[in-house]
Amino acid sequence: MLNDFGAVIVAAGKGTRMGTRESKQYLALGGKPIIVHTLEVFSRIPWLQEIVLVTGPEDVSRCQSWVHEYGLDKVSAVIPGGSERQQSVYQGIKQISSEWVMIHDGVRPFVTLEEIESCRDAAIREGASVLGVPVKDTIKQVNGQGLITGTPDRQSLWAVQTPQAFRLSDLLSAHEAAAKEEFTGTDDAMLMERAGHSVIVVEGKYSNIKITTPEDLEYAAFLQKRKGEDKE
Ligand SMILES: Nc1ccn([C@@H]2O[C@H](COP(=O)(O)OP(=O)(O)OP(=O)(O)O)[C@@H](O)[C@H]2O)c(=O)n1
Ligand SMILES: C[C@](O)(CO)[C@H](O)COP(=O)(O)O
Repeated sequence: MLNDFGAVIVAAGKGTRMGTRESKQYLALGGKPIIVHTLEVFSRIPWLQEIVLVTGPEDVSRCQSWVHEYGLDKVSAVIPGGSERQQSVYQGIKQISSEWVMIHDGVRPFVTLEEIESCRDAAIREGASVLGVPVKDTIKQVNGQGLITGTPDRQSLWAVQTPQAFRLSDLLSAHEAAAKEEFTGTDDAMLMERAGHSVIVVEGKYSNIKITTPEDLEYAAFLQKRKGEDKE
């Protein structure tokens, strides 16, 4: 099929910054694990062919149970990830058979269909895309002694999010090149940039938060409640 898309949802992290015993992607939000909320958004997309869920090796079985319990039929595989996000993504993309792939963090459950479709359209148009928002604060570069060494022009600074969308073959090559050079990046666009690809940023929403630290859970509860009220 022309321009067919798959998605890799990465959820193999340990959530060190959250500091909970249970990894943050499995914490309950409105009565369901956070990862289930994220999978539900992608499962409802009519044009999406397949979803690969990447989890911790010890969590594959309970995630498979949730896939059945919540009727997440588009999930084609639940597989174990690696010790770094980059390794988890690589394991996931090796399972994709679509021409295009979207990578999404399992802990960004508030992404909307509208944002996902903007990201998809921009990738088809430009070759590769990421969602992002302009930064609101003034950002400083600071050295090891706490001294400010620079103030980048805020006009050029964006906080990038997921999904990030790529042609599968380009992303596989970019990951393989990074692994060969022992380079680890914090997102997939970085690997594509290193491999010489242009990546376009599509303006998303500030509400597409990555649940990272305990205060994010309070905001997530607020966003979840608001989402429920919007449906009523
Ligand atoms: N080895 C890893 C590390 C991260 N992730 C996933 O990548 C996403 C973004 O990562 P982050 O928020 O940093 O999650 P953690 O690595 O779990 O958090 P921390 O850095 O605080 O330990 C999360 O959905 C996380 O589960 C992953 O699949 N495999
Ligand atoms: C991919 C990402 O969510 C974009 O904001 C982010 O870079 C993940 O980084 P983290 O270091 O794993 O939080």
